[in-house]
Amino acid sequence: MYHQYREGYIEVICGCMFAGKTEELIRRINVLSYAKQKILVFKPKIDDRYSEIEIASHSGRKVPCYAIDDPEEILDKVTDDVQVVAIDEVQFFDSKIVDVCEYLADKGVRVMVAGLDKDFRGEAFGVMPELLTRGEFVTKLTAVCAKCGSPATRTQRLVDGKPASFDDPVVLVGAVDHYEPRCRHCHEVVNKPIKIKKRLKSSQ
Ligand SMILES: Nc1ncnc2c1ncn2[C@@H]1O[C@H](COP(=O)(O)OP(=O)(O)O)[C@@H](O)[C@H]1O
Ligand SMILES: Cc1cn([C@H]2C[C@H](O)[C@@H](COP(=O)(O)O)O2)c(=O)[nH]c1=O
Ligand SMILES: [Zn+2]
Repeated sequence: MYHQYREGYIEVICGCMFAGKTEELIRRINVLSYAKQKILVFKPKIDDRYSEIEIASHSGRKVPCYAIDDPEEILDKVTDDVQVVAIDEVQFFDSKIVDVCEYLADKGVRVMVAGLDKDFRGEAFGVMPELLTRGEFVTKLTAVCAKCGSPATRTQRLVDGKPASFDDPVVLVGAVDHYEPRCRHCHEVVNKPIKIKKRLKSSQ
C-alpha cells in the first residue's frame, strides 16, 4: 500500500544540436505554467547566441531565464515555493551542477535539464554522462542529417566549411555559422584516433 506520492526527480533531455532540446524544454515549461507551478529557468552565461536573458531555440522560441556562471547561484534563487527548475545548455556547467540537481530533486523539486550528450568530436560532453546516469527520466532527441536526411545523432563542426579537427577546443558557442546535425555515417572529425582496429581474419 502506497501512502504518499513523493515529488522530486531529474529529467534529462539530450541529443545533438538542432534536435529540438530547447523546444522540448520550453514545451514542458509552458505546460507546467498552465498548471500554475512555480518555475525558475536557468542557463550558463556563456550561451549568448540569441539572447542574454532568455533560453532560445533555433526556431526563435524564447522563455526568460537567469543567466549564471556558477551552479550554486541556482540555490540562491530557489525559494521553498519553487516546484520546478529548468536548465538549458547544461553541458557547459562544471561538475557542481550535478550536486545542485541532486540536492533539489532530493528536496522535492522537479529538475528538467537539456544539453548536448556529445561534443563535435562525438565524445561525451562534460557533465552529461553523470546527469544521464543520475536522472530518473531521459529523452534523447534526433535532428535531420544535413547531408543525407537520416536521423542525426551527432553535431558536425565546420571551420571555413571544412570538418574541424579532434584537437580543436571543445567549447565554441555558435549555431549554423559553425554547426550542422549529421548522422553517424556522415559525421566527420579530422585526426580522430581509431580506438579499435578490425581483427584480421587469419588471427581469429
Ligand atoms: N537539420 C535539422 N533538423 C531538425 N531541425 C532543424 C534542422 N535545422 C534547423 N532545425 C530547426 O531547429 C529546431 C530545433 O531547435 P532547438 O530546440 O533550439 O534545438 P536544440 O536545442 O536541440 O539545438 C527545429 O524545430 C527546426 O526548426
Ligand atoms: C557540438 C558542440 C557545440 N558547442 C556549442 C554550440 C552551441 O552554442 C551549444 C549547443 O547549442 P544547442 O542548443 O544544442 O543547439 O554548444 C560547443 O561548444 N562544442 C561542441 O562540441
Ligand atoms: Zn547522414
